[in-house]
Amino acid sequence: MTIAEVRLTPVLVADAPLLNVQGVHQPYTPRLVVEVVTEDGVSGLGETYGDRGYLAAARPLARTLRGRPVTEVNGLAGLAERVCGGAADGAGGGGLRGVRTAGKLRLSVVSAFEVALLDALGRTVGLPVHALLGGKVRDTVDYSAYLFHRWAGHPGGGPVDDWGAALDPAGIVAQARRFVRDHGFTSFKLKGGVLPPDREVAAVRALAEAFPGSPLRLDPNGAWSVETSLRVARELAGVLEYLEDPTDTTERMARVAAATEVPLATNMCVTTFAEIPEAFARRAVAIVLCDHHYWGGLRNTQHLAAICRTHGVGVSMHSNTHLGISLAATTHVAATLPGLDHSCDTHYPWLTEDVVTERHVFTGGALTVGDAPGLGVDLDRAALAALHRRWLADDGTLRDRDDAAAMRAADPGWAVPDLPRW
Ligand SMILES: O=C([O-])C(=O)C[C@H](O)[C@@H](O)C(=O)[O-]
Ligand SMILES: [Mg+2]
Repeated sequence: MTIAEVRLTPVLVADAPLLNVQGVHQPYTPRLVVEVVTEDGVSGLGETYGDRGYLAAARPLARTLRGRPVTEVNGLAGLAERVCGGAADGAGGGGLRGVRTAGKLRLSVVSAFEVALLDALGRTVGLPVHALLGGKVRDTVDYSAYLFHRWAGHPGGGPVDDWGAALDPAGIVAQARRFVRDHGFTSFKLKGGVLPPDREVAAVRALAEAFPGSPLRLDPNGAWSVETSLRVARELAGVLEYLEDPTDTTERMARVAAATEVPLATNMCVTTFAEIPEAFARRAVAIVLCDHHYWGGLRNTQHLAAICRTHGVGVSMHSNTHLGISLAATTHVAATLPGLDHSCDTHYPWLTEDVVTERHVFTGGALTVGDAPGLGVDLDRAALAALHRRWLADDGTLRDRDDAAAMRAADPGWAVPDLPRW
């Protein structure tokens, strides 16, 4: 069970022209695949954000792990603190990922190594990752359809898909119907912050009409003022399951939360343990959307869930563009959380490329929690090599996710809007 080798493979993955408050998704998005190989030849897989800062922090950690046992999961964060350096830059993603600290960047790297160690350990002892985390409490994990306003194609060229544009309520409902047809989703999240709030309210109303009784969320990534957030909350009261990051600081979220019955969720103002005390004391959020990358892995996700339970705060899962390795990891940890009352986010259905040999398949909007050893996914080495070649061939333009830069291909004067935008 000794680690003989750690392989880091940065990749660029085709993405769709999805719009958000910052701009538009780049045609290709960076991810980092981590593979830990033991002296017995067992491989474990992990995955995290791939922007340059994560890669720079991952390299020394990978070197340090050689010769250590795969069971040293609890020591990873301390090791990373010693060897990864204290840089917070190169984290990519603009303002979409909440606070940007060196510690959070490090934990995002640690998460990939933690998952890879658990995968290798599970494969060695013949147990699924959820069993290593204490065992599953459900056999399936529900996911929600992640709807976006979008263009038909990337403004500067890039991969083409057959979704077409969705820039009004009818387009969003059509997109949702395709998600239901292809994956069976029964709840829907609309990415907001793109169009003036009234038009996004209209899209949510159209969804409510098309899918009566289905849980609906709206997430403008902090684009609105307190007043706008409260107006939207009034207009969509009784329609929304929750409103996600309507405004952009704990202080403003607390003011909104105090004046509406609509529950507020976040993956922006609570993304680290350090942000919990103030946010929970001020009752700023009712649901924390965990992203196991930000929080430092699957065991920290369980710790977060326990803290949320203690404070009567709900928990669910956030997603950024990710591959099948991270989707497997999310599914394993989600299966172990007793209080998971909301379906998890995933960008996965938008992806046309993956590095695992078999794509995940949603049935009724859910994934089955596998019992195969480890994560239960295998690396498609040819696919990984092809996506890595794309990363090598890039001149550096796409190696950090920058939705505002991608937007400038359509609108040369575009800058990330000052928040609140509306
Ligand atoms: O729930 C969220 O805030 C996200 O998923 C953040 C993402 O970066 C999303 O806005 C996106 O990919 O455009
Ligand atoms: Mg969000």
